[in-house]
Amino acid sequence: MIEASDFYQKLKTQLKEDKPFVAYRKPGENENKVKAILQNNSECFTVKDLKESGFVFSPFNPEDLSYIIPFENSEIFELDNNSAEGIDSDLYEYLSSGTDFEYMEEDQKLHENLVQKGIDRIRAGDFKKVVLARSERVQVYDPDPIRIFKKLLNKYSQAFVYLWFHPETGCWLGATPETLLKVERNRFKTMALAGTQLFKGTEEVEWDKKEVEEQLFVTDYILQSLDEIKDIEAVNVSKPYSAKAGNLLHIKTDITGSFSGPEKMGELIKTLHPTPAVCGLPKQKALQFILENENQSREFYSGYLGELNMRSETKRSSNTRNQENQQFTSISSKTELYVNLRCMKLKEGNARIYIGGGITRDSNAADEWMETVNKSQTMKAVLVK
Ligand SMILES: C=C(O[C@@H]1C=C(C(=O)O)C=C[C@H]1O)C(=O)O
Repeated sequence: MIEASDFYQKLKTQLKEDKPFVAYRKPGENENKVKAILQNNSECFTVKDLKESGFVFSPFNPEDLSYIIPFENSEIFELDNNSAEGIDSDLYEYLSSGTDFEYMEEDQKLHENLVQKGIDRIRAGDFKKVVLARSERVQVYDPDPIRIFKKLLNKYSQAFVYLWFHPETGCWLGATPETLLKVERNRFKTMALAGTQLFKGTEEVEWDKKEVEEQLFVTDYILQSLDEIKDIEAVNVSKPYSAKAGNLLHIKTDITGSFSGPEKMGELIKTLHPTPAVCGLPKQKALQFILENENQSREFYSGYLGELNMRSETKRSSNTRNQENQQFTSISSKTELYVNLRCMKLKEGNARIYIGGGITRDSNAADEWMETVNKSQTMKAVLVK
């Protein structure tokens, strides 16, 4: 088992040598492990057919290149017992201490105009939903990516927290609440996540019609897409419920099912990404609107990242009497992909934070601005002193 200081030293060396790596922790209590995948050369690997095996980093625009750190070209380290301290208490204080938004007047105007344009196009019948995003440059108090990563780990135990570096993409960090797809053997899991309000101490909250409808669009789209893929079976859908993510609450529906064989997975990923949680409905029209109208390129924000076709070994003990205590190992392939939200790109001592929100016909531009301000706190909370 590796010591924490050696673990982080390895990341530092990798950064200095300009070689690709990723460090991450999965959400949940049983996932108290920080993993690092360090590419052992400087080659640039990209994804061709999603049959590759490695850690992928995919952009929002499905036409753009997806990068991968292949497992076979890497060293993998795991750090145990990372202290996942309680989250959010100081974040909540930070939020209520009142932030000065005045300097963002220009940004606000720009974003509200964009949102209004989206609303107008929805009301004109061009599409039903579009997710519109902006980016914000934040001067960073301490620009060391490894220290920021540690802060994210401490703050957000329920998120997928990562630090990704690649010479072709630069340095990205995030703490995302959203799973794109998990696959193990022939079982898969995904989720519909949308609708946002500030967390004020309880998950027992009311949701207004606009948020409920916006989230339902996502669930319906996912179910319809699954329906269109041959050989997908036994789809289970949970009731929508409130789920906490940092200082926010979202509406979430869990969706699980199975398919005939692993070759379906690539098709499933391509159908799901980008979901209406980050793009809109119908997908192509919303995507086109985003690409033509947003005031920045999203790059990897609202793309996806995670383990693709990772071989995993499960040790099981046999209970048969005459084979007492016998263990056998079954090997399977696992995929675990997350949507790249609540993220930032670090560059020359500055962070660029990306934030967006879903727009429907009942949206209000000023409220949507506030929603992005609230969402930006997830990253800002680890950048301020
Ligand atoms: C687009 C973002 O988040 C997505 C949009 C949400 C919304 O519109 O309410 C909620 C959760 C995410 O699916 C983001 O965080 O930038």
